[in-house]
Amino acid sequence: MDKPTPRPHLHVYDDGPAVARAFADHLVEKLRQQPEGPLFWALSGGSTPKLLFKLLAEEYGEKIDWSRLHFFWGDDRMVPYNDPESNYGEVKSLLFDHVAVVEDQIHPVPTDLPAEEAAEAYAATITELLPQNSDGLPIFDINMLGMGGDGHTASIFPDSMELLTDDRVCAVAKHPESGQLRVTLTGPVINASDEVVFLVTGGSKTERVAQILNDTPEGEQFPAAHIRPTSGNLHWFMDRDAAKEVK
Ligand SMILES: O=C(O)[C@H](O)[C@@H](O)[C@H](O)[C@H](O)COP(=O)(O)O
Repeated sequence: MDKPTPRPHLHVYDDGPAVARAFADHLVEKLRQQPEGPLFWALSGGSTPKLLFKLLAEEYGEKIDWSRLHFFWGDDRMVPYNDPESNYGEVKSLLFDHVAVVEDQIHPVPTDLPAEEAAEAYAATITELLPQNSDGLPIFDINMLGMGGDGHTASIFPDSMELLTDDRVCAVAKHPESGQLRVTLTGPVINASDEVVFLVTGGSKTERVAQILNDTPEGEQFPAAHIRPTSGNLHWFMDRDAAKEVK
């Protein structure tokens, strides 16, 4: 029989900047609790992470031992790194250019390759560098995620639910409206993370968040509802607007 899934830990703050600050403090605390060794962090795109990267650069340059952090992406768009759509490019300009990160520990999706090759190459990099669980899946220490208004997370969209059970580490995804190609971690890899943290803000997410976190049957059609790490360490950091209808 399956073990019952533990409830996610819900954290609600006033607004986006407060959510970003709470995550930054969470990261500091995590590094304090695990005082040695690398911390493998999967980053995401999205509006709240943008606030987070800026805040980290402005106020956490000295509070974090950057040499312990190894950076990966839960998903990225198949565009050059200097394109405004690049999740890596965004973190570079907002954060990496301003703090003492170790260049060799930054691992963006190789978006100069054709999409399928990029997904395979990225999976190989992750498999080589990360510790693995007993199922051979890589273990991220923190997997930071957003949720789109359509319930997608990373680049797993509602029209590609099969990526939630795909047995590869990474796969190619297509944005359902724009057709933009992306590389994304698959569901089993996200769920093998030691900790998953959603950052979700804004009134446009209220209904979706409630459907998912109130365990409604409709919630099940959204990829974000299927992120339930086996570690049980699932956190949703939200602002008041996003969390308004959570019971
Ligand atoms: O690159 C991406 O598109 C993301 O990684 C994506 O999954 C994002 O996190 C959500 O779309 C939420 O984005 P917002 O926080 O901007 O709503």
